[in-house]
Amino acid sequence: MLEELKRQVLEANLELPKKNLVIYTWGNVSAIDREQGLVVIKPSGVPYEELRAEDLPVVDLDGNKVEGELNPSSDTATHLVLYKAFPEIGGVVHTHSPWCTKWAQAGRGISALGTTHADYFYGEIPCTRKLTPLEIASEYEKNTGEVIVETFKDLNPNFTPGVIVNNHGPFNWGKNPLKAVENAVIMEEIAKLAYYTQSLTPEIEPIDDQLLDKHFLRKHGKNAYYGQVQNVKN
Ligand SMILES: O=C(CO)[C@@H](O)[C@H](O)COP(=O)(O)O
Repeated sequence: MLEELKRQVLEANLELPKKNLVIYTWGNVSAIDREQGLVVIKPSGVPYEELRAEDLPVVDLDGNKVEGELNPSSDTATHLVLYKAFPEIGGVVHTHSPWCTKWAQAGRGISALGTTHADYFYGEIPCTRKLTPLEIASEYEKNTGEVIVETFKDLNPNFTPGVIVNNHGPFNWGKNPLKAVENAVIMEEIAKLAYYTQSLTPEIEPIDDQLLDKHFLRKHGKNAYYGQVQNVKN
């Protein structure tokens, strides 16, 4: 079942240690088949070097396992909330990458301070509110997804393909699992740049809206023109 999607999910998961976003088993990537309403996701607690495409669990959008021996990622419920709320995404990634996790532990979003940020994220990368004790005690992973969706009530997830989850770490998404990982790699670099920029100039202001528009909109959306336009992806 879903052999090609499993191959893509394996490849995307293996990118995480290669790009220094994870150590040990600290992260997971999934992808969705929208027609069938099925999600392929990394199994929980399995080291990356032991992953095999044929072992990847398949779950439905209610979280029921429909194929595979191994337990799906402990973050599965968060991924499922995101697939249901953001209909255009095809892949989700969660890591504890060190620069984004610093912002998460500080409970801070990442302002758009320069064109490196603006090339990929249309404005601030938001940080969620903290979960309440009740939200942590009951359906924690589902509530993590819900608080992300709440944070995006006035934001376009295709133009801001990632979030900092307060006290926790980053989640990213994209049109497919490799694109989601690419967004995670870029967000990690942006988190590092922003940390040093704000250390140099603590009162720094975000870049002008005009510069933000110029850099983001030439690469994304219906009027994109950067590079070989047909290859530009959100
Ligand atoms: O946040 C956590 C654990 O606190 C997870 O993101 C793990 O880092 C990965 O969990 P599995 O996907 O292996 O269940």
